[in-house]
This record gives sequence, C-alpha cells and structure tokens, in this order.
Amino acid sequence: MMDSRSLVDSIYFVDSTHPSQQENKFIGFIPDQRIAIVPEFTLECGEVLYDVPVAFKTWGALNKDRNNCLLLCHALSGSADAADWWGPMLGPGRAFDPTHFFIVCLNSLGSPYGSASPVTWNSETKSIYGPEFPLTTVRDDVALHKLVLQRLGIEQVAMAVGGSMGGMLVLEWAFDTNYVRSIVPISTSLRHSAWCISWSEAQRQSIYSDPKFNDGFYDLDDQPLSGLGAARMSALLTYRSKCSFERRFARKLPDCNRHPYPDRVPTPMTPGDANWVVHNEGNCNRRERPSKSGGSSPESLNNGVYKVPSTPSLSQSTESVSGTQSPSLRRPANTYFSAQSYLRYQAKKFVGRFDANCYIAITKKLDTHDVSRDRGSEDPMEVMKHLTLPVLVLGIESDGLFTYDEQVEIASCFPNGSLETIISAEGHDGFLLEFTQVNSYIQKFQAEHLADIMSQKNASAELEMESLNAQRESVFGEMEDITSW
Ligand SMILES: CC(=O)SCCNC(=O)CCNC(=O)[C@H](O)C(C)(C)COP(=O)(O)OP(=O)(O)OC[C@H]1O[C@@H](n2cnc3c(N)ncnc32)[C@H](O)[C@@H]1OP(=O)(O)O
Ligand SMILES: N[C@@H](CCO)C(=O)O
Repeated sequence: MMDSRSLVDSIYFVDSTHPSQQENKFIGFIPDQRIAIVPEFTLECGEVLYDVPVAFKTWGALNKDRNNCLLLCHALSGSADAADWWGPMLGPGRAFDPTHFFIVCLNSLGSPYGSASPVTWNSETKSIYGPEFPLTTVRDDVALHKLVLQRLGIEQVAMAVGGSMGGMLVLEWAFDTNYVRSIVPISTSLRHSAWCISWSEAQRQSIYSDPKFNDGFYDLDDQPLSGLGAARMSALLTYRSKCSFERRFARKLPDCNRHPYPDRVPTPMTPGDANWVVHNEGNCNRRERPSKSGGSSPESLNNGVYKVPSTPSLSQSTESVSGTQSPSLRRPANTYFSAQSYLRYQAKKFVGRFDANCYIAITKKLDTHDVSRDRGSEDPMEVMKHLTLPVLVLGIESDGLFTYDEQVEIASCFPNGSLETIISAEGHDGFLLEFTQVNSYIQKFQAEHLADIMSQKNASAELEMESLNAQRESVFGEMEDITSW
C-alpha cells in the first residue's frame, strides 16, 4: 500500500471520456467536469478500490497561501456541478465568489455522475460494478476527496458548505481540524435518524419490488424505472411540506394540455372495464385487461414509464364511456389531480437522470452516517467538544426530514456553533430553493470569520466567470494554472 504522500502524487486527471465511464450514460449530464483517478483507496469496510474516479469541478483559483478553498458538498441526487443546483449563489459578489475563493465541488462515491459507483467500470472484473459496488460511507467520501484536494495543491479549506448529505460530509470535514477552517452544515444531522433510515428503507423496497430490478443485475438500458420512480416520489414528499403542496396544488386538476392524462388505455367497454381502468390508472406496470374470452397479455402496457394518453381525462366526470349515457358508467368524482401529475412528472424526470443501484448505494451510505461512530463515545457533544472552528448551522422549521431540532443540536455540539433559520414553507428542499437567504447568511459569516480571504481579490476570476456564464466551458486548466494566482 502506498504512503499518503506518494498516493497524492500519483493521482492524475482525465476527462469524462476515461474508460471508467465507458458504460456510464449519466456522465454526459455534467458538462466540463474533470475526473481525478486515485490509483488505490481503502474503504472503511476494508475493501480496496483501484483506479478510483473522482469527478469534480472548480471555479476561481488558488491563492499564494493555498488556503482559499471553498468546498461545496452536494446532496443525494446532486453532482459536482454546483452551478446546476446552487447557481444563483455562485459568482462575483455572491457567497460562492470565485474572485475570493478557489471553489471546488467533488462528486460522492455511489453517485452516477462520475465518481466510482455502480455505473462505473471495475478494472478488476472488467465490467461495471452494478450491485457489487461496495458499501461506502460519508467518511470514505471525505477521505477520498481530501486526497484530490491535496493533489490540487490545497493546504487548507477555508470553508466547507453543504446541505443534507452534503451537510453530513461537512460535519465529517470538521473533524479534520488542521485542514478545515470553518463549516456551514445545512439541513442535516449528526446521525441519520430512525425516521430518515425508515424513509430510505421504504424507498429501497420500492426499487427491490420492481420485477426489472433483478437483484441489481439489470441492463443499464432497461432500468427498474417504476421502482426508482416510486422511490423518488416518496423521497420528494419528504423533501417538501404539506403546506407547500396545499399552497401549490390543493385539489386542482392538471392542465391537460401541459400535463395530459398519462395513461394509454383501451376504450372501456363494460362497467367492469371502466372500473378496472380507474383502479389501475397510474399503475405503470399494468398489463392488458384480461378479456372475458382470454387471459391477460404478458406484455406490460407501459413498460415502467408514464405514457402520454389516448383517452380523455377522467376529470370530465359526466362523460360517458363508449359514447353511451349509462349512469352506471359515469365517473362521479375526479381521480387525477395536479399533485399526482406533479409527482409522476418528477418521477419521470428523475428516472431519466439517475440509476437504481446508485440510489440504493447512496441511501445505504446515508444510513451509516453517525459522527460519533467509532470515536470513543456515543455522545456527539463529547466527541465534538474539541472542534473549536467557527460553525454556522442553517435550518428550516418546515423540514420534516432533517428537523429543526436536529439543527439546534448540531449548533449546540460545537463550542463555536451558531444557528440561523431559513424561512421557508418548502420543507427540506428549502436549502436548494431559498437562495437569497442562504446566500446572505453565508456572506455575513464569511465577513466575520474569513476577513483575510475576503480582502484578497483575484480579478481574473471575474473574467473567468463571465466566460463560464457565456459558454459554460470548464475553467479548469492544468495544475500550474490553478495554483499560479
Ligand atoms: C443531470 C442533473 O440533473 S444533475 C443534478 C441536478 N441537481 C440536483 O438534483 C440537486 C437537487 N435538486 C433538486 O432536488 C430539485 O431540482 C430542486 C429542489 C432544486 C428543485 O426542484 P424542481 O423540480 O426543479 O422544482 P419544482 O418542484 O418547482 O418542479 C418544477 C417542475 O415540475 C413541473 N410541474 C409543476 N407542476 C406540475 C404539475 N402539476 N404536473 C406536472 N408537472 C408539474 C414544472 O413544469 C417543472 O418542470 P421542469 O423541471 O421540466 O421545468
Ligand atoms: N432534493 C435534493 C435533496 C435531498 O436531500 C436531492 O435530490 O438531492
């Protein structure tokens, strides 16, 4: 096994065409990212990974003291492309200002967006990992990411910021007391709660129960879409709040021009047919209606995706089926609501950009998160009492997943912890939606605790950002360019 310095020196950089991504169709979603190849890395579980890809993006440049790194850590379904999910906070004059900071965002293990995961190539077995990808932890991410930061020449992280899973990484970074100067954990936890573990479990069970899952040995072009879509639907509900759904959808019906009735069904002929249609509406694994004369067709009508309709909306409740006016065939009430079309739309969008095995890998990683694991005490207050760095915790009172009480607890465990509240009815996802508030809290914290870095300015980064915004091209050059400022 290589010593740490040699390991850092042996890391090299490639792009998304690297063989590790040869079957990863999700890599194309993230423009202009770089990939560091770490020759070997031992996971907490003891397994050694070889030629480990770590996808990342950077903005700005490293200063002379190599201590102006602003590290962004992404959430469950995010990627290294922080401009995609925290874009409004990135740019000159904003919290993530590349004229002051060398901003780095690295992709977590298990994500389909470039770092080692079930969809990347295992050079040992000469195939993708699939369900044989090992269990990884938040601590593995932090240890692996540190190697890449060191390879980039970063001597110190000035600030680590992240929400949800990203916040878990940020909390683990806090234990690297000589390397990390300040942190901003947002809507996260010291240890994954029973509530969160249970939601993860329910979502994984949705995937397992999709017949196409096949214990994880599915064809990447024929994913267990209905299971993954159902998992995202229930996850999404935990990311929002009842209040935001009521405000947004209430009992509204979908705009059928924009979000049409999603099923392709045969014209109902009998009351039984019509009832069956209503009963199975939205069942994307539904098979053909068994006819009186024959059995059901073995072919799925929908193949696990939400299809565009050939029948009118059931919201037209006085409409008759088959052109008759039989009262017995009338649908007395609406059964397709705007809230449903939203969930189905979100599920469809998600299954187009995520992988089922990756979803399982990441939710299992979240379940392992516990800052006090193997640190000598089960009491986080005890294991964190020596972490004197400045900490700004951001919480959302409507967050039903990572509750506000948990944010209070995080702030109280750090000797120099403070807590601010993001006002939002949106629930957990508020940290990805309330840009103005998050931005101003972080800027205030930077002014208080990173005055030396805020007083330095790299004017060339301003031009870089303009060109980035205009062309969305990579600002990452060769090593020499990054560290020359
Ligand atoms: C390849 C990649 O994407 S990489 C990673 C992307 N980043 C991440 O995943 C980070 C995490 N991001 C997220 O979780 C989300 O994107 C959030 C929280 C930031 C925002 O969620 P969004 O889905 O964009 O917002 P919102 O909940 O308002 O939904 C809007 C969408 O729902 C659609 N919609 C709204 N109401 C309805 C309805 N009643 N029926 C059907 N669709 C509806 C809108 O048309 C819109 O569609 P669009 O996304 O195609 O524009
Ligand atoms: N909606 C976010 C938040 C998860 O915590 C995501 O999909 O990553």
